[in-house]
Amino acid sequence: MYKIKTFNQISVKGLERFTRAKYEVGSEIGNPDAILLRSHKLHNETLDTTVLAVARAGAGVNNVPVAQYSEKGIVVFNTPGANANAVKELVLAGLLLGSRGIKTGIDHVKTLHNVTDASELHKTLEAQKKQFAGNELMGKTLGIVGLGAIGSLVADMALALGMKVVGYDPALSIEAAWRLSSNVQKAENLHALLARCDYVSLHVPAIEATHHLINKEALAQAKSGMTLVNFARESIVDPEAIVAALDNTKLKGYICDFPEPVFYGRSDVIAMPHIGASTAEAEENCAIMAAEQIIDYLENGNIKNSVNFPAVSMARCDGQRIIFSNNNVPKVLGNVLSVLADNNVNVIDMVNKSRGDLAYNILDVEQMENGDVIQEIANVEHVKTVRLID
Ligand SMILES: NC(=O)C1=CN([C@@H]2O[C@H](COP(=O)(O)OP(=O)(O)OC[C@H]3O[C@@H](n4cnc5c(N)ncnc54)[C@H](O)[C@@H]3O)[C@@H](O)[C@H]2O)C=CC1
Ligand SMILES: O=C(O)C(=O)COP(=O)(O)O
Repeated sequence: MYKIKTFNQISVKGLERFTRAKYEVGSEIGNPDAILLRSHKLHNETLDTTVLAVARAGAGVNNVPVAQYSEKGIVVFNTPGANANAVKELVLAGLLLGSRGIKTGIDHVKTLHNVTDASELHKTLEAQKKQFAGNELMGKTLGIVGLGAIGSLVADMALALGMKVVGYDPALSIEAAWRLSSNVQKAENLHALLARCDYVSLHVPAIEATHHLINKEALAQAKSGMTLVNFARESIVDPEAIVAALDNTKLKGYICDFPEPVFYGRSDVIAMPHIGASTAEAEENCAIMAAEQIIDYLENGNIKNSVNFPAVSMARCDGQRIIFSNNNVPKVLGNVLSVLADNNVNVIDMVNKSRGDLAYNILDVEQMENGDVIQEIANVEHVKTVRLID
């Protein structure tokens, strides 16, 4: 029986992937084999030594201490692209909220609740509506910072709306580059992008390199009257710099998924409660993908969509499967194979891959007689984790 501990509300569609015959799943489970979560922060959680894998049902893994888990050989998964459409659609709402008097207009209508005569209400609103006029998105320039799963969808959407699109992504993967429309113009750097865009939407991960990417210096380069949209993370912007840029009208508005106390009471900030991925569809997609990745890892040792381990998968043979992870240094695989040879264990198939400081191996072997072989592999220098899967 495998045990899965959950944090946050995980879609039932994903939880259903764990069959009752093989899995116990719940938020109160002790000594879990894997953790399944959304945005819950794991940095202050004491992790049971039994944990083999952590799956983030979502994109951002800044709530998981990935480096610390890598040291322990814990595989961390995310679900790339599974909630990208949900975020893209909310970015569209963000762009519209930033360009039209939607929020102020709706708020104004609410203030007229004591006008009970319909024709008087209509007359009043017709006279006042000029206060809520805006601009169209068509023909304006949208800058997209980060052109991954979400950024590329936002680019397609903006092009379909008749916007010009400029992108910046110094770490663009080849796969993401293939996905990207050739109509997206490339900015040489962030400042060049900010200088020419009417709207800028942020779609980068929260990592050290992107901390306060949008700061005082960056905003000083921005085109006057720019609207900034942030459905990425709070740490990407310096909130004080945002407030200063709004005050001196460099920024026209800031539309985001991450409220901060300094934004309270400002009509030029529209802040939502981190709901970019909160759609039934995205929650299902993420939960199903995360659950399937955990299952394939626990039952077969296969790794797909990990943020710290290489992608490794091998079809099952008859016999037993040994999986082990190790520091990516010479001789470890050779020493493990010697352990097997010394114990007369025949290897049927194997795969070995590395990523950064970590290496990961799947070995399919004929049925073993000696139950101590796994412990002997665990004792090999630089081996981090080892597991036998029947
Ligand atoms: N508001 C919400 O509910 C949600 C927020 N997010 C946030 O959006 C982020 C992006 O998500 P995805 O597009 O799915 O991830 P992704 O990994 O597909 O794309 C991120 C892109 O950012 C690029 N990038 C990295 N550093 C950069 C830098 N310094 N400058 C410019 N580009 C850089 C990467 O090369 C990559 O192409 C997530 O990490 C998460 O923080 C994601 C989903 C939901
Ligand atoms: O996928 C992401 O990075 C998100 O920010 C979504 O967070 P959530 O799963 O809605 O708590």
